[in-house]
Amino acid sequence: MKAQQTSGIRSVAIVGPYLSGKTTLLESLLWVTDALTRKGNVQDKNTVGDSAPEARDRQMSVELNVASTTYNTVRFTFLDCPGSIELAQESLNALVGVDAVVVVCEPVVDRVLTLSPLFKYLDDWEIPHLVFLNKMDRADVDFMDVLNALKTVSSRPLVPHQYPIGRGESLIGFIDLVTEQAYHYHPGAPADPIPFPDELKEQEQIARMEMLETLSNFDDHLLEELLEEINPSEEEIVQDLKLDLGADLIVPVFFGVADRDFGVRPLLEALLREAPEPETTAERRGITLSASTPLAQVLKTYFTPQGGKLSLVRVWQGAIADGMTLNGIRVGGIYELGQQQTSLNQAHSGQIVALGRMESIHTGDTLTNSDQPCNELPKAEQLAPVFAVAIAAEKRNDEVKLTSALAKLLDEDSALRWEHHADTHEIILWGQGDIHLQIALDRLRRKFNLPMKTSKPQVPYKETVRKSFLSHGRYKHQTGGHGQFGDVYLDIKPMPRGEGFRFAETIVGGVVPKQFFPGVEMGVRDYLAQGPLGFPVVDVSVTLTNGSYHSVDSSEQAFKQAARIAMQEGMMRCEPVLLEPIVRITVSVPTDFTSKVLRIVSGRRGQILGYDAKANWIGWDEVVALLPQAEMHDLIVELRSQTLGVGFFQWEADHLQEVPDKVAERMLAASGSRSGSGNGKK
Ligand SMILES: Nc1nc2c(ncn2[C@@H]2O[C@H](COP(=O)(O)OP(=O)(O)OP(=O)(O)O)[C@@H](O)[C@H]2O)c(=O)[nH]1
Repeated sequence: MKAQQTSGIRSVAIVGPYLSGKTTLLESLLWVTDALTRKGNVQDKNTVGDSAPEARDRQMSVELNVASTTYNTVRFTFLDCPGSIELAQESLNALVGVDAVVVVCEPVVDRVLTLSPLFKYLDDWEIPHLVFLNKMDRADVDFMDVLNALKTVSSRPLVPHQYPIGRGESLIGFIDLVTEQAYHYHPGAPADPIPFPDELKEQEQIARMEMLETLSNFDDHLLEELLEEINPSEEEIVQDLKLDLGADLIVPVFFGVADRDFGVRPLLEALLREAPEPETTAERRGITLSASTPLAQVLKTYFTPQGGKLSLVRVWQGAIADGMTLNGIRVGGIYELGQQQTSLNQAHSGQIVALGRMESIHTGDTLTNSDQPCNELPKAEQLAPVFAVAIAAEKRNDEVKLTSALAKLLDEDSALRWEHHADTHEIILWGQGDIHLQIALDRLRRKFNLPMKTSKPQVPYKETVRKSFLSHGRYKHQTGGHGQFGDVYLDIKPMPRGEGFRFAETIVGGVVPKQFFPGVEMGVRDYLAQGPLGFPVVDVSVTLTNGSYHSVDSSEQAFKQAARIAMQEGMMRCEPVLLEPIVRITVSVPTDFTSKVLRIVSGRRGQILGYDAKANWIGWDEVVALLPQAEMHDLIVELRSQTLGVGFFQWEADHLQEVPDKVAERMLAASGSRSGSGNGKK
């Protein structure tokens, strides 16, 4: 590894669809800049990225990986983001803190749609980004066809920066569209300049013109030159590319074969010359660089295997020194993460570094040492959880450790949520999909020594009654000394949906003395916690209308028992029915998939409320529907499998609704044991 002087900083995120080659590209970027003595690859599990055991096991990135290298006196920090759609939150959190983004994708026309949500996010945040079409060795496609397909999913114009020489296995090099110099790739070495291949002149000219015309939309001088058929200078084109990329007006397109280092140096060269400097990025975010007050934002939180907390931050303004107090917490170490973890005394604006021991600080937080309250920097959008499992510690003794371990787990991964369900008493872990939750559970096991059992979460069914009934319950017990006596008439009545429970009494003449009313209500409430079908009872009113007592033997306890007996007898006569929670879902998909979504939702007993174009999403629809929660468990799995992985939904609890008789019969038959334990069967 060479020690090099640096005169500048750039932070670049590498993002893109699952397995498009991001970690391989990072390895190659490090390799060609001499930051590695030996190049690793994903199959051999020895890349700089994906070093976590959860990543090595799966041969996929499971969290943000950081690596730094120096190229031509500029210190580059690369953030390699996981590509799995279930881990998208990691990318969203990181993207808000970089100067530029390399979108790595495969040159497959049919799959460009998978980039649509990513481009949308980058454009909403106006984050400068360029495209690297990787695995060009695999695809026997026309470069311009891929480019045209990409245009359909980007609101910013795509600009070819290179033109390929050859295709697929026969790709041998490229033409730089700025200089019109042709190059021949060499494995493990920089590409060589070669004479221009005349047979490509026409296609190259079309691609170059496309680049120049797009740039001229933002530069009148260039437009004039083009109209007068003057060939613009290299400096002018590079200047425009830099200005327009920095302002997120254009998306330059590069290509290559990352695992053979093809096209990686030109990409680096472009990042060096055309990616915005940290000052430009900060200004565009409205941050005053002249101010010396330190200002930083947390992009990611890690817990080391030893349990230490590291907060990866982008320093936006001023300098952070070790030992400084930020947000009331003392910085316990500053580190450059990557191939090695290097301790630093200070970090300056533009750098991405990890701060130690920022215990109560979370991903997305804005940090400062100012006494004045500072404006929070905007945080990345939080994805709504869409998939859940119920978890329980394998070893009972571990239950006490679980809450604090879950807090750390959620600190590391802001897309996770957990809850202790009040009805089912299960601990539910929510996330973005099965793989996401499996990774989280692996971490619980490995980092916190907490092996967990999992199951499908129970649906929090409720029950109610269809009919009214006046029920009588008498409790009489003689055990030597004092006896027990209580006697009640309870009028059980259905109430409208959502009314819950109401207890009343209409006792006249003191036939049940006042002091026993609480006992009656307690008996009723106790019973309703688990009705005849085995679930909590709601939307009923119970009125104590009559009864009798014994001056010596009656007690609150005896009336409680009498009320339970009356409820047990009465509820069965009131036609109990199951109620299921209904959620309101909003599904978002590209319009091509709308009809599929309608089918999926209907097939899951959903009721479509309507669909329309999704606001501010060109070419996307939004379907709104009511869906039984029981049908939501694996909805995201089916939705993704039917929509190239891009469909997503949000949901909220809406109301309870009677389960259709046929479904209820099936359900109760399947869970016979549960209903068997209900009050009705006792
Ligand atoms: N043929 C070919 N294969 C490649 C190329 N680049 C990467 N690969 C292979 O593609 C697979 C995925 O590569 P990764 O680098 O792990 O992809 P990734 O995008 O980091 O994966 P995730 O972060 O999990 O989404 C590996 O088997 C690589 O060896 C390439 O240019 N050509």
